Amino acid sequence: MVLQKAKPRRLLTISYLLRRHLATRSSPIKYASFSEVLQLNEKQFTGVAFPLQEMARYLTSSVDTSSFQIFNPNHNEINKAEAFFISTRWHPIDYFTSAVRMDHAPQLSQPEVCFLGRSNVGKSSLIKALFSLSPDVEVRVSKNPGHTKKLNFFKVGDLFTLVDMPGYGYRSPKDFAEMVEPYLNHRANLKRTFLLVDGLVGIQEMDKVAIEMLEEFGIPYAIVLTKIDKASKGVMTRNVIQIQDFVNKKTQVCFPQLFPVSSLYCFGIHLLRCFIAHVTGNLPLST
Ligand SMILES: Nc1nc2c(ncn2[C@@H]2O[C@H](COP(=O)(O)OP(=O)(O)OP(=O)(O)O)[C@@H](O)[C@H]2O)c(=O)[nH]1
Ligand SMILES: [Mg+2]
Repeated sequence: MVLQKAKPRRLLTISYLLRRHLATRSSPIKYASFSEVLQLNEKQFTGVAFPLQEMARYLTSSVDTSSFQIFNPNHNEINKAEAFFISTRWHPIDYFTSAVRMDHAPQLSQPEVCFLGRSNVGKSSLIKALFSLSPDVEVRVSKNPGHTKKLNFFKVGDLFTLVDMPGYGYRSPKDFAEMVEPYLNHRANLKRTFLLVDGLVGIQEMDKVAIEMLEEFGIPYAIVLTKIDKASKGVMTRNVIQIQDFVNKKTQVCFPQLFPVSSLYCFGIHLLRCFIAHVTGNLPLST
């Protein structure tokens, strides 16, 4: 019997099913779920769930840590927020579309948050970690800077949208400014911008340019410190003190509390899910 050649459409379906299968099979990140974090002892729990509070233990009393717990949800609120990041038939989470110009951006009325930062700082990885309880959602990350070339929209049911952006700096798309600035300035449903800063090196000159722009246009933003698993305690605390000081003295529209994260180990991810649910108006807090 002669086997018939598979039709291209069928091949596409097979490759799609295979990718889906592999995505579901890949082991979820340890501590992706808050219930796993709750099993840890107190010190480990604080390190994973509230990394900034854990760092406060290593700071001398001369450092002002008053802004470290401004956003301090309880366990119940963290659990509620987590449920929003789990894709179901009734609450599907998925990549929606991409845009290379503001006028190509989808008309969505639901609240939106976006992720901005230098190329390779970990924007796409952070979105992947936020969606780690929904492994079918495909978020592309790469060790090569300049990987994300478009504004990528991910819909979280009809509750809110996360927008992954190209990075600035090394190998950023040449039309970066024309793509990103109009989006930040004119997106009516944009509720918060997350500015990602590399936890190993702290705020760089290019980050200062981005901060100046956000400040000048009065776009509310919060600073996320990435890759904290890679930095030693000494480097981390130095960078935290430096950035916290910079935020207190030089910024007006920056949220005063930093969000340190590791997307590989899910440190700080539960708190960030909760903050996103809150700023998009989906989670009123008790305090
Ligand atoms: N150790 C560690 N590596 C990370 C973390 N987050 C991202 N990375 C790595 O950093 C590299 C860049 O990650 P991406 O998420 O693609 O970075 P990006 O900011 O989206 O980069 P562009 O799209 O090029 O702007 C990848 O090799 C990631 O595995 C983290 O929390 N810890
Ligand atoms: Mg990217």
